[in-house]
Amino acid sequence: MPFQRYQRSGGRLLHELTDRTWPTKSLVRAPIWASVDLRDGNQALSSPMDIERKSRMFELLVRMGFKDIEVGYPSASDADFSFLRTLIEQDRIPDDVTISVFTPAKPELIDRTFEAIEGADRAMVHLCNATACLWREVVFGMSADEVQQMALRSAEHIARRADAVKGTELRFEYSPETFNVTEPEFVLQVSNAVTTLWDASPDRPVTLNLPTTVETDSPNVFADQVEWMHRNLERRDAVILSVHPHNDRGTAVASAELAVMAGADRIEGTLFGNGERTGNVCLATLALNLFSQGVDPQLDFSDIDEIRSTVEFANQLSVPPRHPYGGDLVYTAFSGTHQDAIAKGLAAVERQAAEAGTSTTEVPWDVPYLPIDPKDVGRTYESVVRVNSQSGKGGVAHVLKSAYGLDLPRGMRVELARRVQQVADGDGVELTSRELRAIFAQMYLEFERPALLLKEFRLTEGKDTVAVEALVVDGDGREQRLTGAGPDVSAAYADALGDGGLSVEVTEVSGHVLQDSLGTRYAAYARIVLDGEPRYGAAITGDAESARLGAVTSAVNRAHA
Ligand SMILES: CC(=O)SCCNC(=O)CCNC(=O)[C@H](O)C(C)(C)COP(=O)(O)OP(=O)(O)OC[C@H]1O[C@@H](n2cnc3c(N)ncnc32)[C@H](O)[C@@H]1OP(=O)(O)O
Ligand SMILES: CC(C)C(=O)C(=O)O
Ligand SMILES: [Mg+2]
Repeated sequence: MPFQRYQRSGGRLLHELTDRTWPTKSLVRAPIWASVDLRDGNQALSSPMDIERKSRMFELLVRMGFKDIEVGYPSASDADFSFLRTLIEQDRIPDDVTISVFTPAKPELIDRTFEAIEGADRAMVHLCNATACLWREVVFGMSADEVQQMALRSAEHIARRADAVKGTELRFEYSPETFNVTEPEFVLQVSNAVTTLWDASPDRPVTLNLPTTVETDSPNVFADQVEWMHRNLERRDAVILSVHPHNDRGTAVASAELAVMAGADRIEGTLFGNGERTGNVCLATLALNLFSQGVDPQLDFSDIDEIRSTVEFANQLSVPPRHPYGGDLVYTAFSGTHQDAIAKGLAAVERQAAEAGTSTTEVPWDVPYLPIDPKDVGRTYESVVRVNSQSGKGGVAHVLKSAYGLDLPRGMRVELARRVQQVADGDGVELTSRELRAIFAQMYLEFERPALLLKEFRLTEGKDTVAVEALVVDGDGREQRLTGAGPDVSAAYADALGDGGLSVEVTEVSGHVLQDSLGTRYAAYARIVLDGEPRYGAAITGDAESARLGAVTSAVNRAHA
């Protein structure tokens, strides 16, 4: 690999800013969120959004609670211009939302931008030009001073146009594009010059947006750059300090989080991180990271699947299955030990809620391997644990319990999981809850040629004992009437089976009510020792007694299966 072709970038402040404060800060409140899905996200699509796709995205952003929405680059295309006109003319911008429109530093494009926002109640005009040396020399063919003059001429043009606008509350944003690779003193000088020209004041602040247009350095370097700007900016109280991370190194989320610790007030990004190359920073990840730490994210992600499907429709790009918080597989555990831990954690939360006499949403969330409760973003528990050849008893038991209400005893879980693993290994695929239920039924409920069939029984309750009279049929179709007695029904039945020549000891019986599509039934599970060998059996019937006897019968049949 020709690594010598590449040079270190940025990072100068890393050696100079020795008294940085951001490492000791933490995130305690949500920043101002600004969505750039409709501009930066849109400009990165092979098929940019039409009006229908833009509308669906805009309405979603409004519903989620975004107050700051960049709706497009209206001087660049008719689609962006028309969309903006539609929003304004159809009065579709809520009173608490400010739309923002992007313009490069070109007078004719600035004029067209002002035409586009005519009649809006509020709008932010966003001016941008690159400031870094490579762009100055290669893209513009200008000196640093000429680039600063280009920014100032455009800022002045915008201020002049704004003075002539009636009835629209106007705000300004300036982005020194390529901020992260620009000499700090130069970018500070241009930023101060623009905010001064726009006369930024605390009651009419200017948004200064610092992009990592192409992310080049580790997030600590960006944090130093932001802290240095935060400390050295003139009119800091009249500036909303914003950041706009891209994800070229895959660290946009970390860059944004550290930037807020370093003094940024606002973050520009997109839902699920669509954007040029590797994307803009993902606002869903940032907001839900805060949520998972007990901080109000100020955005509504309670139906993340609906958000995702609208974003996928608008962008015509799919969200990968492992994408934080929103991917298909992010609340799913396949591996046995994770499934076991999740099932135990969920049960502990339920127990804690029951003990406190409250609902599970009222007790702290503390479940191994799940940073947030999937239900809080509209996902279900059923999708949490899925079973394949990597799964163990915990996962199998969890799926049968959550999907079918079957609460198997531990030993039976082990036996069933062994069989499930054989099937999963053989097929090499994931098993659905239906398939698991079918394996359970094949093992314990359905016997093609049962060695023992309990046809009828009658119980007589004594003071300390129960007596049973049972009509059973053996594997050859022979009927036998047996009697027995014991401290409970299953012991009495074992005693009766002994009467018929079967030496059965019942060592464990459990059961529970089962509510399913067939109504209220009873499930029972039994462990017996037959001819010195332990066996498990189960039965599901209309009442507790027949289920318990059925479970013992099933265990006998397992011995002959
Ligand atoms: C980092 C960002 O995301 S910035 C936003 C980028 N977004 C987009 O580019 C999407 C929409 N863009 C477009 O539709 C087109 O590029 C247009 C309509 C804006 C301009 O098209 P054209 O006039 O054909 O120019 P083209 O895109 O080929 O080249 C860009 C020109 O603008 C200049 N330029 C680039 N950025 C800026 C800027 N911020 N301000 C002023 N001029 C700029 C370039 O130097 C180049 O100038 P040149 O023609 O003198 O060499
Ligand atoms: C326009 C600016 C903010 C931008 O999108 C970038 O630099 O990435
Ligand atoms: Mg960008």
